[in-house]
Amino acid sequence: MNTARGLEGVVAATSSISSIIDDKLTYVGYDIDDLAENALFEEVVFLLWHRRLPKKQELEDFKKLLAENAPIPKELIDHLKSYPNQKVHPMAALRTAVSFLGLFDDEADVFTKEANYNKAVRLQAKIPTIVAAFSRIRKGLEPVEPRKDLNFAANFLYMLNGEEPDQVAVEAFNKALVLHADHELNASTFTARVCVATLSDVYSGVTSAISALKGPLHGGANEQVMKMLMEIGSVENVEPYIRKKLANKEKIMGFGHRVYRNGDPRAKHLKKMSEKLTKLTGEPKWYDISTKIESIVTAEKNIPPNVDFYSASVYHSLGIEHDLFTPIFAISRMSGWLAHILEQYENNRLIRPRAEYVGPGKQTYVKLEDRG
Ligand SMILES: CC(=O)SCCNC(=O)CCNC(=O)[C@H](O)C(C)(C)COP(=O)(O)OP(=O)(O)OC[C@H]1O[C@@H](n2cnc3c(N)ncnc32)[C@H](O)[C@@H]1OP(=O)(O)O
Ligand SMILES: O=C([O-])CC(=O)C(=O)O
Repeated sequence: MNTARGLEGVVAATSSISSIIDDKLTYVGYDIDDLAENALFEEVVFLLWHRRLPKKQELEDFKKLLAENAPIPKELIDHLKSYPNQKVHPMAALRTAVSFLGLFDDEADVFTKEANYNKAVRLQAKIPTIVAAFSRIRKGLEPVEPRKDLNFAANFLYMLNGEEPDQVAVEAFNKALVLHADHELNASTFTARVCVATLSDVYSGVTSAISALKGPLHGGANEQVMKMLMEIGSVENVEPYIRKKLANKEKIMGFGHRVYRNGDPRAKHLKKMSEKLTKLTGEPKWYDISTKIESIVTAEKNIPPNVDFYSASVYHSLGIEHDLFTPIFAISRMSGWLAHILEQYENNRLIRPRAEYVGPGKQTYVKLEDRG
């Protein structure tokens, strides 16, 4: 049997959503660099779900559809209030809340194309409301109702802080959402596809995906990057801290990638944003510490930063709590998960690989009373 550890290099599906070829990332054929510079997140969600860019009126209608679907049921708010909030990680809260939300969807187990699309709209629209509500509830504050006149990025920041964000913050957050929206068969997307390929429902698919994103080798890395930056604390401390980690063969969070070997094309955008935002907030040290880490890790190991590395100092500069970094990734990646779930349903076959057995050979069963 051929085994590829961690399924490295294995092509496990065909997809027309996003591609990584020669270290270039495209969504439906559009270069990520063009989308990052120009597109609204809602436009990218439409692109991923419809495989074409929306026309002007279509985008307006789609933005309206998402905004109208943003409120969450009162039962879910009460449910979030019932968590022992100070102890619960927001990704665990999100995983539970999204699953809980499915209980209130009359179409949860309706499998028509239309019902599945409607669920996708509801999930994409409501995920920022859930993350923001949880963040406020755990601080003893009431959730802020979503507004219909704000775009997706602005609405999330508004619901989080209770005040309208400035244009710089909205543009930066929108760009971060665009950059994280989809990434071919990454671990969480693959998880979603495996789940729904059993013909399980959309809510089950995204709940599984959130669970996979949570781990620090995947989406959970962005929170760990910020933890590392805080531990380092100053540019002078970078050298001893990183060299010690490398000497101990520890991984540096936010570096390395299974597919990109010569660099993640998303990282340069986040690096630029990090430089700008850390200066604007009067805390350039987070950018300076980050670039110093990058210079050591690339010189010593030739491993470049991934999407999670500079996103940490970007989100920190936007005043976002560090344990919300991965839920924010989930808000964006929800669009990709849903695109892949809908694509999987379109041309479904159960996903069931094989394992090469490496355990003991034939054994003789010994009755319990004779085992000593
Ligand atoms: C959105 C995302 O999911 S992006 C990835 C986010 N995850 C992280 O940032 C966590 C840190 N990075 C990693 O753990 C890895 O690079 C992964 C999980 C992303 C990719 O892993 P793999 O493709 O399995 O690479 P693997 O772990 O085999 O690494 C290959 C070699 O590079 C080294 N390496 C890889 N990443 C790192 C790192 N971040 N720091 C130090 N060394 C590293 C490994 O130790 C290994 O070295 P060796 O051959 O001497 O044993
Ligand atoms: O593709 C991967 O393995 C991880 C990643 O960068 C992402 O999910 O954005």
